Amino acid sequence: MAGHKLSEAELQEALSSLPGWQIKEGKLYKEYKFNSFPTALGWMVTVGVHAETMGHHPEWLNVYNTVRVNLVTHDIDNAISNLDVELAKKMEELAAQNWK
Ligand SMILES: C[C@H](O)[C@H](O)[C@H]1CNC2=NC(N)=NC(=O)C2=N1
Repeated sequence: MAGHKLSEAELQEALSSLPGWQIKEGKLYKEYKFNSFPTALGWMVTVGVHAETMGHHPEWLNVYNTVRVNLVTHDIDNAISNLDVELAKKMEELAAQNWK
């Protein structure tokens, strides 16, 4: 499922409900800081299981307790899609639940 490219208005609306997220180099970006490496890794595993069920996967970099996330949709020419927003919302929900 490719999702659809968001209009500028849709993107701004999505950003208003995603605290700490921004557009950086054309990607939906956030830096998460967790309490510890195991906490960061646990969140990544849970997010990863969800990403796999969505068929939509993050670009991310983990260094100790920091995870930098970049979301973009490769299937539609690296545009930001509704699927990137859906995944970002899931990341927020999971970070708020257990690991902050
Ligand atoms: C066939 C498979 O579902 C696609 O290649 C999916 C996999 N995961 C993906 N993840 C992301 N971020 N963008 C995609 O376009 C994408 N495509």
